[in-house]
Amino acid sequence: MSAATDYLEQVRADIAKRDPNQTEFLEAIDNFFKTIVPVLEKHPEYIKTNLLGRITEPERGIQFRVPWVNDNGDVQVNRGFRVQFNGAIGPYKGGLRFHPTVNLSIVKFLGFEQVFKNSLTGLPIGGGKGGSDFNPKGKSDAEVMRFCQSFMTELQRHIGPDLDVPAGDIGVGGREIGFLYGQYRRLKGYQAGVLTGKGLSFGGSLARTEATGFGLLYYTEALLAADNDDLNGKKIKVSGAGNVAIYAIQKATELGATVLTASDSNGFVYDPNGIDYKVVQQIKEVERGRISDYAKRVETAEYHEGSVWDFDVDYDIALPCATQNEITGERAERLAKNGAKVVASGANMPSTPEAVASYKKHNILLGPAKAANAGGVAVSALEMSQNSERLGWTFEEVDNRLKKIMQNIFAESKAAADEYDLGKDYLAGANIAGFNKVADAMMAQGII
Ligand SMILES: NC(=O)C1=CN([C@@H]2O[C@H](COP(=O)(O)OP(=O)(O)OC[C@H]3O[C@@H](n4cnc5c(N)ncnc54)[C@H](O)[C@@H]3O)[C@@H](O)[C@H]2O)C=CC1
Ligand SMILES: O=C(O)CCC(=O)C(=O)O
Repeated sequence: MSAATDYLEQVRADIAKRDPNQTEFLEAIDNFFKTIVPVLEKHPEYIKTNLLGRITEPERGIQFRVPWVNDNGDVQVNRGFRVQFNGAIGPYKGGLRFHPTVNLSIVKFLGFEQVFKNSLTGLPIGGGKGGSDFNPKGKSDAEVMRFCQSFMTELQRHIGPDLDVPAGDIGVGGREIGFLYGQYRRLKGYQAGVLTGKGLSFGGSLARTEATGFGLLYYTEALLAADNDDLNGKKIKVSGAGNVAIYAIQKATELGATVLTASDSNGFVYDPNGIDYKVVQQIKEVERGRISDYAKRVETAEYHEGSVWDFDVDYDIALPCATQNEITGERAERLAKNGAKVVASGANMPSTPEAVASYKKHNILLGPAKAANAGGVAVSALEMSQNSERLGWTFEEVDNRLKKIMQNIFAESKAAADEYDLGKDYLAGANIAGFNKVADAMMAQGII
């Protein structure tokens, strides 16, 4: 045991003592701590100043009541959250998730990951995350609007273009951001830079909708290129059928791969000829329907209930784009048997610790979420830049910048892995590269 491992164990024990029930948050901490031991060995000053004790405690957290009235006139109450995790390198930045499972543990795990992801983008943004246990599924537009208006009535006190800039995540897309922005503007006046993912007619950026999915494929391309390989002819399993999945399917197909699957929380579709992202987009984004409808429209597709990761088919690359912990240890073993060689994470923390161990055992390359899915928040930061200069860039301009940012994230993660002799452990590389910048900023700013 080194001083570094002793220290990390102590910090971990203190966190678990304070918040024993925050299982997702503790999982994110464990994934992170496993990889930064060599950095602490090189920088004893981080131990001396209890940097890890500080970096794992959010700077601020807000929990609030969100009352609203449904279409039947019944009064509903949901819980709202915003965790401002770390502002050392810029205003807090990160999405809002509306899903019945949202609680403080989930918001904290997402906020913690966001700190290092945002640092990796190379842009001046701190990390935050928020959301509510409100479920937009099955609600009318009017109900979603009333909920968003009530949510923003409280949140507006805590956000601002130089303070904290929320965006979308699961259950929060263009419709929700529009309602949230409208209520903010009503209460505080025009401030385009207070939210990102806005509509194009009121300050949104071209390519933000596509950014996380496109960025995931640019990252995957860079990871394959390091092994003299590319996406052409590859077979890919995608999970999810939302914002990230749809544009991941589009870009993967454009780059010559065949995407075999897409899924939602009920089941998945399999099409050996390749999933058509436009059909998924129509069903999920326009009609707000179920992925099972895909098989009713595309003859070559089959619909199956259950998880896409429990379905056996030969493929090369897994792109989990649904939610946390969707790939368990058992599913990772199955993924290895099916011949997959790469897992690039569109979703946040989609692999359990057992799954990550299984990838290592089978020499499967892992593109970790904080690197592979950073394209969304990167383009959000570009949206903030455009809002500040009151200009809008072309799609090509934003897309080119996104591609460079993703290539750079891979290069920096690889360089950090090389520096510490970690081989192709790009999870450790991303954690270290993301951590370095936040650590430098915190050390320079005193005990904060
Ligand atoms: N939207 C963004 O810009 C970014 C999103 N992410 C992450 O990507 C993932 C997907 O987010 P979005 O596509 O934005 O959300 P979305 O709401 O557009 O789509 C989510 C998809 O995942 C499925 N899903 C949700 N919970 C599930 C569950 N328990 N089991 C199986 N499927 C489930 C839904 O049916 C839907 O198809 C999340 O982990 C999110 O945190 C990461 C970076 C940026
Ligand atoms: O665009 C953003 O600010 C946030 C995106 C996000 O929530 C994420 O990266 O997980």
